[in-house]
Amino acid sequence: MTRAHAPAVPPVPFAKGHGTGNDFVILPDPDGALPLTPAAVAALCDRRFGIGGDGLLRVVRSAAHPDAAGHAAAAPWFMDYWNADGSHGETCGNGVRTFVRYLLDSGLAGWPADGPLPVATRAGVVAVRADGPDIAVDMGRPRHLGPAVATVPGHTLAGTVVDVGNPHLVCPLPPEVPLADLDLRPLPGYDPAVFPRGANVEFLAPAAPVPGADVAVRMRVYERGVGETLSCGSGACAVASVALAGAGRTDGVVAVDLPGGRLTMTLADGSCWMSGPAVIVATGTVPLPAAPLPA
Ligand SMILES: N[C@@H](CCC[C@H](N)C(=O)O)C(=O)O
Repeated sequence: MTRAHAPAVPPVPFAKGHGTGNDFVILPDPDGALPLTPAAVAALCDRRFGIGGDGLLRVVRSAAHPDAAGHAAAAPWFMDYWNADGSHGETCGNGVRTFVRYLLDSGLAGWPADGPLPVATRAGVVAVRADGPDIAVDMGRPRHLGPAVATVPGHTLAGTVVDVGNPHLVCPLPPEVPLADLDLRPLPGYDPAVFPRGANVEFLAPAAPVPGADVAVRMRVYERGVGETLSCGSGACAVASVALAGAGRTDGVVAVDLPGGRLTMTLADGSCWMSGPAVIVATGTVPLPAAPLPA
């Protein structure tokens, strides 16, 4: 069956980038003029029929977007983040780092001489800085909100509810459950009363010691609105915070190894700085998919 579509608007510029394999379609739209819809986002993020991505980052001036206009004085640029299914997430750690790489590469922004670069998100303004060749973002101190349980095929796992601006459920694995064996194809089960807006669900296991890190862990994640991804920055903040708590600490450096690479987390002084690579891999133009016409 074919679906009727309104005519697509003329091709628009895009870029494709990723942070530790968490990949994004990037749409520059400084004036907030693109008629972006959930259906268009899902079509662009489709890995077979679109460009493909875990999410989409619209690059828009804060002053030009109703969700960020209040931040315009503090942060000129707004990361309008969308999950691959067309839903919004409040924030995205790898997304912010990739967003800033795009701002730098495209010349839309440079590093301020006097401090970090502020970026507006739906969870507030975050500070971003260079870390050698990498990009680091302060996601703010994760808040632990109590215990909860996740279910995956064959396992019921105890965890901690963590707020990083977006919702997370972090489950340290018991020694008899190998991280690699978890089946993360279906959505993990959790109590919808605890997570009325859904949850990103992380699983962590110890890793071999890493020089310079107080704690080292491995993690996998099932992201809300996406599925299993190779990396999740806000999830790595939540995991680092829970891993430190498990070691009897609140502050320290945590090496988090994800399927897409390593993120280095530094928790101190009310901050959670997350550092790692962020790259732009392609640019081009794409017709913006139009919304299907009503049946
Ligand atoms: N991959 C992101 C998180 C993206 C948002 C998440 N799926 C949600 O819905 O909260 C990250 O790097 O933080």
